Amino acid sequence: MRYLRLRLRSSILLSITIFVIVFITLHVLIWSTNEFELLEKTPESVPKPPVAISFLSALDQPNIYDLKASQSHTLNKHSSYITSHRIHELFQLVRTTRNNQLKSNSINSTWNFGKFIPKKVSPHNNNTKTNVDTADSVTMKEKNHKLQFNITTTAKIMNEQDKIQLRHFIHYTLTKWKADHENDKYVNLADIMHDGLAQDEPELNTTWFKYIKTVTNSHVYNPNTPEFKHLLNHLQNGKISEASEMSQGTQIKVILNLPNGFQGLLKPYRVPRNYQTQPDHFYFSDIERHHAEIAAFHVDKILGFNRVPPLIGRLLNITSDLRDKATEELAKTFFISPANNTCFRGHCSYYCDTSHAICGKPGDQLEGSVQVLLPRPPEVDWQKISHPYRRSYSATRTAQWETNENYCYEHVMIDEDYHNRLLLDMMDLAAFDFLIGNLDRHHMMRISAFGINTALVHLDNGRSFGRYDADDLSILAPIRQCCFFRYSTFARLYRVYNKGLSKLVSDSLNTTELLQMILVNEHLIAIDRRLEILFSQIDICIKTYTVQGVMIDDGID
Ligand SMILES: Nc1ncnc2c1ncn2[C@@H]1O[C@H](COP(=O)(O)OP(=O)(O)OP(=O)(O)O)[C@@H](O)[C@H]1O
Ligand SMILES: [Mn+2]
Repeated sequence: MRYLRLRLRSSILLSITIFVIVFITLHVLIWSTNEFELLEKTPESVPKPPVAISFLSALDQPNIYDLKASQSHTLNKHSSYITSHRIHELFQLVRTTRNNQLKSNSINSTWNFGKFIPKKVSPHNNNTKTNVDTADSVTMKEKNHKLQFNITTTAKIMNEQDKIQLRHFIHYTLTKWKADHENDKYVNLADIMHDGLAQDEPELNTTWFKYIKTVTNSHVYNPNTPEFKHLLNHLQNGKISEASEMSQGTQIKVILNLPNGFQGLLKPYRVPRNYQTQPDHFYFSDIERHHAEIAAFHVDKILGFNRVPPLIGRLLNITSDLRDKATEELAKTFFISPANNTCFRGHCSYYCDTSHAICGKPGDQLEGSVQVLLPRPPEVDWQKISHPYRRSYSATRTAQWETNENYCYEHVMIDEDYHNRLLLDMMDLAAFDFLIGNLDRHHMMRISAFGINTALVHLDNGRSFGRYDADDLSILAPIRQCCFFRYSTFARLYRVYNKGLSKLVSDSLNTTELLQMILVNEHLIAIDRRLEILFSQIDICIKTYTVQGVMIDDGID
């Protein structure tokens, strides 16, 4: 009996022990999984990128319903690259030194700039690296015969002392440029074209004439004028009388003839808003995005550059707006797809085949960006400048600037073409391109009919906003290697930073853009993040060369 009681007691004890062990194990297990989940949810953890859409499946997305293709993932807050305290401090530093620029007497009188002008080896002529754009189709191949600089000899003789002198020389030369040009009057396009226009339209008070009166050597529109609003309204609602293909460029673009002499450049919908550049696709085979053109216009406007020709998103009817109005050449490329949609493929070197056709979906509806087409040659001359920091456009070659940190000294600062506003215009463009993630800036365009004191026109942003989960620091190479920046641009960036860049951009899109959700949230987060990175790059330059050594007031606002 006693034995039995003992066995009973010990088995109860054993079951209690087993129960306790099982309970503890289970508890530990559950607790640790919770911990994992908690960890995943903490803001500090590495954010998971939203589900990206592959190129091929992107083509299958119904176009105007593509917003639904965007899953509502939100990237967690990133860790900061520069503190906001430091950005405010930088602004104070920059502001207090604005009127205290480097004096030209910092240049050593025995130092000779001429020794750095390399021997120019040109097999053809004495053309500069710039050329006047013609209406010919331009391919990815270098069209102009860019002069070859014999940089190996230059690189050998450019020592640290020379670099310091060269920096002083740039300050001197831009200060002189400012003095020579600060009283320049703004020139507008209507005045330049006046005689030609008067022949065609004796009555010059047309809406087109009024708009091109607002296109000046400093900007391509004035956002505070009724002409700007009229222009957007025209692009949005103007009845299309003809649709023809634009021969320039490598991807499909359709010129739309609109009322009152306006022409619009249509880039049609191709991929959903959250389609990301495929990891194995180079920038030069990336497809153009109409929403990137639209978003880039808004970012440029918010930054106060006003250098992107105005454009809007428009919902077209592929049959009545395009096929019925198409020129014979374009009309030939229309067909009805197996799904009974109207499609066309156009003629161009990238994505103009039946498997990449542009289709009305659903029904006849097609989204696109429509940009005002500014007057071109032969009416108005443009200058197409090969970008010194252009990429190689090759899967196997790298560009010189990618491997030579002295590239700016050896190729840009010694080049007389950059001893004017172009140098800082190029820095503005690098800042803009970095924010919008544009790797495709192979050329810089400006209206040469305005003369030398003319801003770049920020054309062709269709390959921007390709990634939101990564920032390509190489776009900042001109700023990183040259370490020059325009005072007025810095001040505007700071103002925008204080108000919140993404907020300003999304407000601007929401108030003037009919197409919805042009930038998905992830892209908005990315532009704020990039603005901080841009400030941190400027901060590094300032720490290396001082505020006066980096910031230049060339008189351009
Ligand atoms: N809004 C505009 N006003 C005047 N000219 C324009 C405009 N947009 C484009 N162009 C002209 O058409 C050319 C081609 O346009 P764009 O660069 O947008 O096309 P693309 O297919 O991206 O070209 P590329 O493949 O060469 O980069 C420009 O270089 C410019 O000469
Ligand atoms: Mn392009």
